[in-house]
Amino acid sequence: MLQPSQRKLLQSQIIARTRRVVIKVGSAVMTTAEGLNQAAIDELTDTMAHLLREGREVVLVSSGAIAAGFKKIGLTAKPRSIPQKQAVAAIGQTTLMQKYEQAFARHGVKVAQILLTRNDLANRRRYLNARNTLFTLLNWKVLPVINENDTVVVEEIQFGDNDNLSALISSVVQAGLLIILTDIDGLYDQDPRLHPEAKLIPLVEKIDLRLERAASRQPGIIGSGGMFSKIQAAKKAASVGIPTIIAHGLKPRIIQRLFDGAEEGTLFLSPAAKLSSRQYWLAYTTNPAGEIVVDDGARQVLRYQGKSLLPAGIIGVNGRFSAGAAVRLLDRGGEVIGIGLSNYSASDIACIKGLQTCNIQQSLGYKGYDEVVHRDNMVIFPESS
Ligand SMILES: Nc1ncnc2c1ncn2[C@@H]1O[C@H](COP(=O)(O)OP(=O)(O)O)[C@@H](O)[C@H]1O
Ligand SMILES: N[C@@H](CCC(=O)OP(=O)(O)O)C(=O)O
Repeated sequence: MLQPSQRKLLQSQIIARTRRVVIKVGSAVMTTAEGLNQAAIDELTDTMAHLLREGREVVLVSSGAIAAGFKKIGLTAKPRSIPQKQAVAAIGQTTLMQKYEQAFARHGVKVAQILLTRNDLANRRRYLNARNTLFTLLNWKVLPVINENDTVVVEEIQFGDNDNLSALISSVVQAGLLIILTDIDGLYDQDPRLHPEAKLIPLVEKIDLRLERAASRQPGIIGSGGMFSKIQAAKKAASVGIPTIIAHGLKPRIIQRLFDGAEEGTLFLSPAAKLSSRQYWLAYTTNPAGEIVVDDGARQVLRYQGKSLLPAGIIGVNGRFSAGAAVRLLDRGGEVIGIGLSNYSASDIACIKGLQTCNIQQSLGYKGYDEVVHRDNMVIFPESS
């Protein structure tokens, strides 16, 4: 097991190979009681411009639209109803971008706004399109500023919080590091609001259940996902080989100091074994439309032998979906073992489940594929610890 004393060296190696960084700034950093936090915006943009001058590329994922919007129209608290939240996000997003545009202009840096919903990235073609746009902007030395498209988003297509969105963006642009800035020093071993004796964890080698339990879902007054969504984001980034630092975004020159080697916040390492970006897309970006339940034998070969899913191993199908849809693969106990793209519709799977491959034709009157989910279109999750 790694000791916290090894952090300095590990961090310096990560920084040395990070040419491209994704920085996520939470509402808790971006806002004060009066509205957007101008001092924080100036400070953060100064240090991001410094990274650009060093030859690095920066992609910014910034919250703050809702907080800016409700304060701008004189509401005293974040609205609760969805239409009101969407309306204030529309009001606040322009202010947010205006502030970034002005702050980066002081350094001669141009910015571009990208607003995304989960659906934009769940479709592989749109995902690749978004990726091309991001790389074009980076080639042009324009700094992308990304936020969830709150104004049109509905629950089913919501990322829900910018932490998870920032992990996905890190995978899309193959960042060397994800930095999540919030209003607290990093991950504590317990929710520090309830346990004043809680201790900061400087280094995390692997996110386990104990850490997930430590991170509360309850955000601060203005935030959305709490520490829990930050841990989920770090876990997702790690699965694709990207380390994450969660740090205090209101500390002076925090970004620059992290790059200079300051041991601030919590560093989450990424294990050597990692998902390809296609597997990441399958695992975290698609919106599964249904479920296929597999028997114990299929569970074993999917999990440990890298095989495709054949009709013979299927014992059930839930939901209505067409061929090509993303589906969850469940074992008979209901545990999600993976996600894959189905070659057959739910109704066809109901007919061919349990059959030998040679009987597909007879059952359906046609035979498209031997496999219901091909290995190349599947990602299997590690067993829960
Ligand atoms: N184990 C924990 N360690 C650190 N912070 C925690 C923990 N559990 C809950 N939190 C809370 O999470 C908050 C940050 O989440 P959130 O309000 O969503 O911020 P942001 O707007 O930056 O996304 C902190 O203010 C802190 O009180
Ligand atoms: N998209 C929203 C922020 C959503 C969100 O994730 O907020 P936070 O948890 O503060 O990063 C906004 O711009 O207000």
